[in-house]
Amino acid sequence: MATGLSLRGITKRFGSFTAVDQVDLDVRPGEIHCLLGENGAGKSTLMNVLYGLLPLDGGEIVIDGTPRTFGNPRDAMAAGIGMVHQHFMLVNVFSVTENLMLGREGGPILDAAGAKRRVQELSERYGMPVDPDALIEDLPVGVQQRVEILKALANDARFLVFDEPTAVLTPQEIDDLMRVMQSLRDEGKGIVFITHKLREVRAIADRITVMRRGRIVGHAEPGSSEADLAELMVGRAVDLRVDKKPAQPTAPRLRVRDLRVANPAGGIVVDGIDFDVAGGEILCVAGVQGNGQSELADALLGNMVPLSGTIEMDGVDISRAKPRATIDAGMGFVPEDREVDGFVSNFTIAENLVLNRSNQPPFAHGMALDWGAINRNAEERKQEFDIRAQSVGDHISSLSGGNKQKVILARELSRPLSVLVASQPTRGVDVGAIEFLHKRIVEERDQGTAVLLVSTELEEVEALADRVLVMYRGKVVGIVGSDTPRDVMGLMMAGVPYDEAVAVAQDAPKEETHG
Ligand SMILES: Nc1ncnc2c1ncn2[C@@H]1O[C@H](COP(=O)(O)OP(=O)(O)OP(=O)(O)O)[C@@H](O)[C@H]1O
Repeated sequence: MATGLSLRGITKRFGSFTAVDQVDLDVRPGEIHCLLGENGAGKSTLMNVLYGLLPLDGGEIVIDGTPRTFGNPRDAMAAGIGMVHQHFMLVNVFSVTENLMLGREGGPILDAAGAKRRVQELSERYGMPVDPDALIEDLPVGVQQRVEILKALANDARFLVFDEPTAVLTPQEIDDLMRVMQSLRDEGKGIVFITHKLREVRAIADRITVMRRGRIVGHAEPGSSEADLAELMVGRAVDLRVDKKPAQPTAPRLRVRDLRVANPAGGIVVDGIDFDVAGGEILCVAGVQGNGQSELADALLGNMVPLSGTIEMDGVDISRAKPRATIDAGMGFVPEDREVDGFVSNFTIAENLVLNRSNQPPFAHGMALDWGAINRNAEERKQEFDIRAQSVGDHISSLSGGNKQKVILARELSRPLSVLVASQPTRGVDVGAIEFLHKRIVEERDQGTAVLLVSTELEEVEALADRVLVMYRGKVVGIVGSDTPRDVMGLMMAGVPYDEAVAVAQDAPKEETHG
């Protein structure tokens, strides 16, 4: 009897739209099977069918030669399938152990001591250190993800689906996760790994399957180059590096002086920061996540009120302005967490595309909305940004993750701006869309906008930055050129000042780092 998981002829429709069209996919025990594909290709839908989250319209799921039907995730878990979601399904105010007790497919575990031992045993076995008594809300994202993995393992999952698990992780956390995935594979688990980061695919894949528009379009050899993988994904050659001329900076358009911001618990998270961003330049804020970058962006928009210091946009003090006022004054804003701050999920795509201008002509005249203008704008943006949607009248919640991100960028880049503040602008978007979005951000710069870009992706920083501001524990470690070597940048991200970092890097043996 064949062991393993087979998806045969899986079809999934939403209304008249076929999101997954007769897909065959095998997952063998002891392999990492990478599933690639452009935004909206149907990867998550296929996996949601496998995990019992969506009913299938055709085809079958076969485990160890036996066809199975899953009405819900509990059925899938009972059959040995686990899924690690990008937005974790954990209860924040519960401890690690309590979350594991809740997550049992056979009903809750009632023996707390036994559950705690199980956490310790699994976390040791797979090299995933976790404090069983810690509350989820106190844990960094990477550790919360470990808890999700432990939950699946506690259910004796034999097949594990990781749907874009690295999108929200720091480079160090990504390295840790890769090691965990490899040890799970070596223990005989079958893994499906969805990612848009081709370097990760090259590092870890045993097999690679590529989807496009709901179908499997091919398989690639594990050693394939990033360029070949990109071409197979989007169906054309992709420029993995944006071609950009040197910046022509004008006068500063964003001026920040001695800015201090506290988090809700009162801790100082931005600690006396000074910088300028000129019109016509891209200043990238680099740093390990959690060093004050998010709060800096929120304070610039007006989402957080600074304790002290000033923020000026085109000479006007906006330090205490509300978001609506900074947006109206010409700030474009791409939030770090699109699901929380990026859009209104029960609004349509068309409505979300004008959220920042819904009270202004041509979209509103007085109190009346002009639906003709709103819909025309939506059709144009859909075309221009290649937003894969059936209709601009659909709720934005029906879009795939990468297409939601494209809606936000399309909205923010479609009006004259003084300043663009963009956090992780290409999170979750495919390589083809990254090529386009990077070009658009550079065009925005070349039109004279001051661009502040927060990114934890060193490759993105290298591709886009004219200057790089490195943040560590709420302070500026230094502002350096974008040609600064990666190892020097890495040391600065750990708080080492530039001169010292250069001296240390010169003495250290060279090593490849994850971007
Ligand atoms: N609940 C839904 N209702 C209508 N359409 C949907 C629904 N869920 C997904 N779709 C559509 O199905 C298609 C496939 O989406 P899916 O999320 O599977 O793509 P994906 O390959 O995972 O993309 P990404 O890389 O952007 O995450 C998309 O066109 C999406 O708009």
